Amino acid sequence: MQSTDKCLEELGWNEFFSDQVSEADVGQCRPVRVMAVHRGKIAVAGAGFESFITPYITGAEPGDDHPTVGDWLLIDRDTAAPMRVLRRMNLFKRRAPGDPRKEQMIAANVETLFIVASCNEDFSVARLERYLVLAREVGVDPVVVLTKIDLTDRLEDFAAAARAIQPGLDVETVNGRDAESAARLAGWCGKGKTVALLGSSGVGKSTLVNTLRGSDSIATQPIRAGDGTGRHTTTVREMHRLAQGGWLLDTPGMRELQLSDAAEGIAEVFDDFILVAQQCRFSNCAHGGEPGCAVRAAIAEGLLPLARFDRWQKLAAEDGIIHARRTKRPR
Ligand SMILES: Nc1nc2c(ncn2[C@@H]2O[C@H](COP(=O)(O)OP(=O)(O)OP(=O)(O)O)[C@@H](O)[C@H]2O)c(=O)[nH]1
Ligand SMILES: [Zn+2]
Repeated sequence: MQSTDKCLEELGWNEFFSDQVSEADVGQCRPVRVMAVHRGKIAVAGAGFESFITPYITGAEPGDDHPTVGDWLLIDRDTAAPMRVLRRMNLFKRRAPGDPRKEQMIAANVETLFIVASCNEDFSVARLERYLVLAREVGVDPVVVLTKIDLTDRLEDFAAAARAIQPGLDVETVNGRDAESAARLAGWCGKGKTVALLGSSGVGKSTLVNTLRGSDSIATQPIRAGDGTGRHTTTVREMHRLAQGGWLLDTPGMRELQLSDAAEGIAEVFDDFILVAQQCRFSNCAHGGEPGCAVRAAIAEGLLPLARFDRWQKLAAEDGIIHARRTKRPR
């Protein structure tokens, strides 16, 4: 199928999706994007088409994909019944609360992940690294967005700490309440582009969303005095239209995202350590004081930072524990 339909392109349609649609499909189905998920219903939009439809695909097996926010879906032209979820560019998911073996889908087909952190006592390199691992694992381009620059006189320190995490990492600094300042992010928010936000409570995600949308439709709450954190103010699960023509996915589930099976993401974000570890005498070196450990040697020589080593080990251990828990069979 040709990917020239303007209306679809504005919704994020591109060759990755059009390549999956045959001429026969086009005769019977229309592609639509899942704009919102409600209980038992999804809101979809296509070329000159908007509707609330059932999310259930007739004849789907239990293990089959079912639609989540951001998905592209083929629906029957006549009945609007969902026929098939198109293969995703990427998918955010999390372990289901209460059952670590089950997964819940959060959002699909995101081009850019804004990893939001504020320039105050809440700023944490460990947390940024964790979100970065997640971005690498999911396969979405990360941009670190540092907010509240109007409240600090140490902006360069915060920015330098973020940039030091990975060479080439995009780091932008904004006052989320100011449209001119937030315009730095416009490049990622253009027509048909989909972005998502990740960041802890109170860092200014909703504020940023409102500014980028050019409206004030998500309620923001004043920060709690004293502890530098805010309360959750976002409750809907949907795509928001941005003033620049892009789409923003801001769902509550994104906030509880945790690492799972993230070995590859960890290896990417900590590739400086992975590279040196290849020189360790033992291929399964745990870098805990074994003879011939290149990682320990590099730390001792001041070539690798000990604090970053500790964060790497902690993330790897956590991922290992989660992985073990997930793969353990129920008795
Ligand atoms: N001065 C200043 N205040 C900001 C900035 N960004 C956000 N705030 C304020 O910080 C508080 C928290 O912002 P929110 O946008 O609600 O934070 P959030 O990340 O969406 O929080 P949750 O919904 O709890 O996840 C609000 O009072 C905002 O007005 C900024 O860049 N500068
Ligand atoms: Zn070692």
